[in-house]
Amino acid sequence: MNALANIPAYILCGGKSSRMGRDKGLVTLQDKPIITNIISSLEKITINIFLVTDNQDYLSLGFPLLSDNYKGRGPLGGIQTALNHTQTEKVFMLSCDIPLLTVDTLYTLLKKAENDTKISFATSGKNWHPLVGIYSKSLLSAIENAIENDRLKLIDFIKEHPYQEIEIEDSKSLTNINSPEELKQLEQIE
Ligand SMILES: Nc1nc2c(ncn2[C@@H]2O[C@H](COP(=O)(O)OP(=O)(O)OP(=O)(O)O)[C@@H](O)[C@H]2O)c(=O)[nH]1
Repeated sequence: MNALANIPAYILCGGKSSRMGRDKGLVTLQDKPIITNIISSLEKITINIFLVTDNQDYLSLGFPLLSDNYKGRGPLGGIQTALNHTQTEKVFMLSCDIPLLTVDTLYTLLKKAENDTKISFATSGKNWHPLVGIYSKSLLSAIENAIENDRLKLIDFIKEHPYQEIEIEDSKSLTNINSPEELKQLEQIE
């Protein structure tokens, strides 16, 4: 069966949000938590959506929460939790701070992801968006090894494995929001 059929999606919602000062996925844009737009796009593709976080405030969104197996280890820790949980060969891996994500971007990833590549992710020119991507469960032990050896930089991890960049024409859909200033700018545009 195609590894991308019935693909589940995991949204990473943990971390410190130190630049935002409060939990990033739950800050609001046009009166809605920014994560809700990501979920709306994902729902057109899959019914299996999981939020990887210890923050119980996300329960109100109505999706299962997964607690990190390795605490405080950054995005790689969240990815480990997702890959350990899934029964499928591939998963969508997304950050919670990309409020303009469109279903077209998700379809482009699905259409172009190569079966034998372990990490396929969105790019816009030279900018990498590794947390708008499709990851293979077969990375699990390498991720655990990296975490246990304190090699926590996701970009460094990716460069050590077969990866595929997928150029997304609609770069706006990859906009990510890390601070109140960036949120304010977006409010003015939207
Ligand atoms: N589950 C999980 N998700 C994480 C963790 N650290 C970061 N994330 C998520 O990974 C994505 C990218 O996070 P970053 O922006 O690099 O880091 P951050 O800690 O959220 O924010 P800063 O403190 O401002 O750097 C976001 O969706 C975060 O919610 C973690 O330890 N566990």
